[in-house]
Amino acid sequence: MSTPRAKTVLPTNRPACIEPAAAGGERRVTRRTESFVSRRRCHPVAKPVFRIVNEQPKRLRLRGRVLAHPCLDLAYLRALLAALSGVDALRINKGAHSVVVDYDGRAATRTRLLQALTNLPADAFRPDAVREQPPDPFRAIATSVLALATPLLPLPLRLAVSWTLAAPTIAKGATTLIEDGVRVDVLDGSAKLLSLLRGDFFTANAIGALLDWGEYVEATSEQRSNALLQRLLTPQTDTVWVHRDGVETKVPIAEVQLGDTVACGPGELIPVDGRVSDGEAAVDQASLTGESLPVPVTVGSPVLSGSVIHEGHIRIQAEQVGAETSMARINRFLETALRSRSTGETRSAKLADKLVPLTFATGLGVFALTRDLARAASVLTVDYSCAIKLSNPVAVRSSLYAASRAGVLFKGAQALEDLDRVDTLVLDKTGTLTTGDMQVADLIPFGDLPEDALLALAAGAEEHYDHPVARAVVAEAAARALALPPISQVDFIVAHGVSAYVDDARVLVGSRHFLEDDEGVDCTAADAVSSSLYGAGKSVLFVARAGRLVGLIALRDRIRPEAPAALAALKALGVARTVVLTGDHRDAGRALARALPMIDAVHWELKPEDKAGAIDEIKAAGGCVAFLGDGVNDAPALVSADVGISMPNGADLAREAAQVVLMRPELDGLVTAFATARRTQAVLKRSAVAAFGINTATMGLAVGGLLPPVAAATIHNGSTVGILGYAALGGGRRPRPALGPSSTSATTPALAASAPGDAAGERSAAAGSAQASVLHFEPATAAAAREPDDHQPRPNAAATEVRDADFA
Ligand SMILES: Nc1ncnc2c1ncn2[C@@H]1O[C@H](COP(=O)(O)OP(=O)(O)OP(=O)(O)O)[C@@H](O)[C@H]1O
Ligand SMILES: [Zn+2]
Repeated sequence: MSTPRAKTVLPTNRPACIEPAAAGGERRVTRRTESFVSRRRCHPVAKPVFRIVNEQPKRLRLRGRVLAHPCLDLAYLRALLAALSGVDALRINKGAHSVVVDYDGRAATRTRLLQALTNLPADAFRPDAVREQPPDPFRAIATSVLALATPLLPLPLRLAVSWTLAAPTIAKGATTLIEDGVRVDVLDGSAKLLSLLRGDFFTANAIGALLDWGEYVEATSEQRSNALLQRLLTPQTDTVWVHRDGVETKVPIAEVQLGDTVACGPGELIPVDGRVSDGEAAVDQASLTGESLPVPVTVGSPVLSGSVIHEGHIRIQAEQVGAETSMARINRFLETALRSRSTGETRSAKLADKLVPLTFATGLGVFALTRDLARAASVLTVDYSCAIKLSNPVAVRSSLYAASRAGVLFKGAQALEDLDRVDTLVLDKTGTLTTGDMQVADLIPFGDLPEDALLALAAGAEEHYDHPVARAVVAEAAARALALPPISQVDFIVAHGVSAYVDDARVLVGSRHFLEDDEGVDCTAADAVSSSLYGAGKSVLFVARAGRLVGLIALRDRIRPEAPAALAALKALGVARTVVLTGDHRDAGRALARALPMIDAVHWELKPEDKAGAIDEIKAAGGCVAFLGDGVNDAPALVSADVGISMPNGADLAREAAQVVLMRPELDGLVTAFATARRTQAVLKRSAVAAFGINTATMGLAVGGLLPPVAAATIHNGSTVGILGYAALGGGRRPRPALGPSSTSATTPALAASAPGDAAGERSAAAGSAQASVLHFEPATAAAAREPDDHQPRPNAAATEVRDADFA
């Protein structure tokens, strides 16, 4: 913790037009020092004690004194708990030291919840988060009072006060002129100087006061970003595999110690900084270095926490562990999010900069022609850049903040801007449109294998795989208290399944395509039973031992209850097409399409590269694509899409590849993300139009000699503050997912419940296309491209028609 966190909130490109005077600068430094000092006085409670005071099947009420700890960042705690999968809602009452959690009632969730509470990360305790004072309007008020009092002061005092107040601005303007050329400081300095030279002290002081108010508004918006910092991103990995005394054990990340050996496999986030001690892998370091190609590592290579294993397995000797590395990651995310400027922002800032010399030249020209100092001063008070340059980051940050409060993290301004252009939403199925919380529905052994033995075999192979399918199988085995067989040489084949050795026999668990086409296992014996399972909307795993099919495992998944309403809301937000890409079987894809008529197209049995390819096709046809996925195999698609969005319980790689991260699995977050992006761009557009309009009008009046300098300055600064306020409020309005009443009345469509009576007919209809078939796919047309400001529901007749033809 060598760097005080407050560092990250200092804006990188402090807008020149309201550069704080020397005093303001000093105040900032003091604030930083204070927070640093108090941080050191804050003692985090690493293992707080919680007592369960009330327990119901799906609700826990706990009491813990730590909740009243003065440094505890409640927002962080809330985010931490809300990010646990299975947690539905929570209420923290600081005064009563109590927290009430509604969850899914599963024992695993309960355990994770208790673990999270009793192992609070050091990050949860942040003195600066709590103590930071709101910006102080004192200076602005004082200079305003002085400005208003100016005419009343006796002349010598008036002179002294006015020149003292103006000196820093004038000096700053002069330095800027010499060092950087004509910038906004130069306008401010010369407007003040001209007013003083004319003996118009009131105007000079009024301009100063207006500038101070501008600074106050900016500091307020800065503080909002600070609050944003506290909330963003909660730890993503809570447990890691540690290799000790020849065995791998899963331990909470907080228990990893220096010198421990950590084992990581595909899709996993490397939790420590260290060196590879065993194995080989391709490591994705995009989030650290910006390098998008995976880097190969082998024994002896250094690896950094925050990188993600793309392929392969490695063991890492930990050299840096704990809060330091994870904090570094969090800080990095925050800094990128808040400092990154979008291309649009850069463009308008450049334009605004170009207008400054123009204003300056106009002022000089007016003076040369009219010899009227007042007129020239009026012109110089007008500058376009303030409102435009400031309203942009203010609106964006407020939006990022508001969105994060609603559980949506944007990786920065560019993500907001890009998402606003999106007209086609592509989703995968498992874990996004469905809960991904799969359950084993049926065990169908072939031959003499008992059900439990079939399950144990599969669970043994799946044990270390973080995939919804694997979790379901392992959980069922655990529920039946089965002993898993010892396995060796485990191989995870993304989008296919698992292969492992049990007692010298090779066991395969996975899709039919994997066993039949890739591994040559004859699966025809399963034809009848598998098609009835698919017909019932279930997913089917095939299990083989020693080259022979030994059984099927049917899995049940549920469509998210809010899915129909969310898809409808997205249509209303201008998402013209919704396309589903799934790795699952054709019939599973079709069952989904029937259950969710809002879906325009479904592609099935896709491998990860195919998903990326399908997205490229849509893009090539002129569509602007957002992809929502979870899971490691979605990374290529996330990268291919114009905007990648990942679910909170997705594999780590998916998160790293995404520009938007949903902190809660509900699809409301997706609606929030789109609504935020649309609204932010609309706010930006209106702010820019207002700034150009008002300033141009003021400039015209000033040139015509119709506005005295103080009036020009008031209009200019007043409108700037007004536009900033609009940007802050408009951008920061808490997004409210526009899910209509249908979201509450909609029953949760179980995939199984939507089993069609005409399944056989459907299958024969698509019998021609064997693999990677496409149910219906029509590239987004150019006509679907939308104006960024057009938020009207878009009639989607063509797609609906084709859909009807396909699905009826
Ligand atoms: N760990 C695994 N164990 C067994 N089978 C697996 C495993 N991983 C993938 N499969 C099989 O491969 C298929 C495709 O997997 P993939 O992960 O691409 O799809 P998915 O994530 O289940 O579906 P979607 O892409 O719609 O989210 C699965 O339907 C399953 O049959
Ligand atoms: Zn294959």
